[in-house]
Amino acid sequence: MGRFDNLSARERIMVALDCGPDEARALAGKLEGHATWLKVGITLIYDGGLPLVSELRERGFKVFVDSKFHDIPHQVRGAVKSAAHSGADLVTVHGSGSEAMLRACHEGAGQAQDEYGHKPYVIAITVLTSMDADELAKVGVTRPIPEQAAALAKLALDSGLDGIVCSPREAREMRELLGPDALIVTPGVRPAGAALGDQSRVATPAAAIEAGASHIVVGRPITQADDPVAAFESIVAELERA
Ligand SMILES: O=C(O)c1cc(=O)[nH]c(=O)n1[C@@H]1O[C@H](COP(=O)(O)O)[C@@H](O)[C@H]1O
Repeated sequence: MGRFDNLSARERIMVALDCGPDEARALAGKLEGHATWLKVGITLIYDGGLPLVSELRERGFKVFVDSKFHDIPHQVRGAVKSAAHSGADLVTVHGSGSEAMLRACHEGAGQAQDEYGHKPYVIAITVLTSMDADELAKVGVTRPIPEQAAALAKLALDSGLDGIVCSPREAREMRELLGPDALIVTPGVRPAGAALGDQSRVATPAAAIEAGASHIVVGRPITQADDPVAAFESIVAELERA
């Protein structure tokens, strides 16, 4: 039995608030009482959205700070600690940034626990869900995407991280590789018939969870819907039916 096996459907959905702070607050207001996790990413953070991290936590949400750190070990160690101080429950780092960098992120989370009594999950991005094999080759990685994702996932867990971000298409292999307790977070999730936008390696919410994801990230299909709560609830219903 893995540590995320008993989550309810609504605890598995992370809603990406990729917008400005006013819109993010309005969406959070609508999703209160429905969603568990909200994701604060770089569009929101660099538009004055950092205070929302503690604000959303105070309103009872769990906050995924999608920081996507990728820097020298000294910097990321401090950055993870700082994000924890801001109230992040989960932060991301690029898995390709080296073993030393991943270990430093793990250390930063430990230091946050010691100093602030709050330790966020730290998870590593493997291969962005917007990328296909051609895009990956252009940045010098010619092995197949599943192999690259598996190598980075193993490095992340061996460096002390809590889990990974990958496409739902790789989730089954990742679950087999990483075992029952790893956080496996899959963006690139689209309800049947929804627009793909810039996503490339996608699956439906139910298929992602069935393949082994512990959580799914959904942005535009919820946030740009005429009725975001109805869109959220229809994904909950889809997961509960599966
Ligand atoms: O780290 C992420 O959350 C992430 C990793 C990845 O490989 N692909 C990816 O789309 N994301 C994030 O997941 C969200 C997807 O949003 P939508 O495509 O609107 O559902 C965005 O906030 C992305 O930043």
